[in-house]
Amino acid sequence: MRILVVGAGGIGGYFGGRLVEAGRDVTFLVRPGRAAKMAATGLAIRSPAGDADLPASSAVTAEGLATRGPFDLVIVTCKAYDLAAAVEDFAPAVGPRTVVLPLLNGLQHLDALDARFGAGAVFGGLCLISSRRDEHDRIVHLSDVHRLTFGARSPGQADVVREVARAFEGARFEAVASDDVTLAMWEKWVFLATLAGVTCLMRAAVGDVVRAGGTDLVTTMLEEARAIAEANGFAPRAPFLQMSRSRLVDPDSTLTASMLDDLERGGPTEADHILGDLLRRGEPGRGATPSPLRTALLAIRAQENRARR
Ligand SMILES: NC(=O)C1=CN([C@@H]2O[C@H](COP(=O)(O)OP(=O)(O)OC[C@H]3O[C@@H](n4cnc5c(N)ncnc54)[C@H](OP(=O)(O)O)[C@@H]3O)[C@@H](O)[C@H]2O)C=CC1
Ligand SMILES: CC(C)(CO)C(=O)C(=O)O
Repeated sequence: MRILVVGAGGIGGYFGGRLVEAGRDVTFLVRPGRAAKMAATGLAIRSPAGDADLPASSAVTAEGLATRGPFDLVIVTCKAYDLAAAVEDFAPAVGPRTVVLPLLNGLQHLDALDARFGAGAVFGGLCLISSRRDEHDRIVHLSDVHRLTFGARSPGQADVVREVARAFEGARFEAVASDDVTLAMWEKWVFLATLAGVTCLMRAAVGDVVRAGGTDLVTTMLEEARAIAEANGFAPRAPFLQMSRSRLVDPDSTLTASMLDDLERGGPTEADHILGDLLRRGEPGRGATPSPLRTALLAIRAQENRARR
């Protein structure tokens, strides 16, 4: 299976690198700056699951992709705010039998991918991991969780799910083929919207907020996000909610959302994709009230405006 990984940042570098390590046929689509660095230093992963130093593996820029023909699987790992440009860049790699597997947080990207490639070509996907690119361009995996969940969004995709599962077999991450990937994506979204909302609004880890007396803020945001998911027909399952609650109100937790890193760097964030889109899917009129999630969205937008200014 010829695999194209779009982006070699926190998650693309990690999961793509693990596939290279397992001997799969992987090409990275990267932008020129990253291409030069990868050519010079290869791809390094630092992880509690085991480090990897991969040689200058096959990386191409958009220009070089045109002659490569269609790939079997395209794993999309850019940020939501880069998606439109990335789609144009990787479109030449998508042929009539190509499967596109996005791992972005949220759900809005599915609309853009469906519109461009047809819903039949687009899988559902998400990942549970904390990985970042450090100042030496190494991929640093920050916990022992590295789960990639994927699955069919329509019955016609079931056979291909098995092929993709075989391609992931033996790679050093937990690959989960989900029977209800859209629900799994909603659940992750509910968790992440709460985590991003709380940690970006308070500019602190969840444990810091809880120890400051903010448990009610966390649980109110979680309930707001949960209710929107339920109103859209994707009520999170009880074990998932239990796990989310216990992680989000843990006074010792140093967990923050990757969105807080973006905010603190003064760069763009995925706030509109994660919080704005969720709120738009809430009950009509609800977005007009200053709910906790909306307050967080406004705080992040204001900081983005300030950084741009
Ligand atoms: N990091 C994490 O722990 C997790 C992240 N996620 C989600 O995964 C997605 C990606 O996040 P993350 O990996 O952290 O982001 P990063 O910023 O670390 O990586 C994104 C990569 O995409 C690249 N990229 C952007 N546009 C293009 C393009 N046109 N062609 C090729 N490459 C491109 C960027 O390139 P360049 O280097 O040139 O900027 C960058 O290397 C987000 O939706 C995030 O919410 C989900 C779970 C956990
Ligand atoms: C919640 C977490 C850390 C898990 O993967 C994440 O997706 C993010 O911070 O972007």
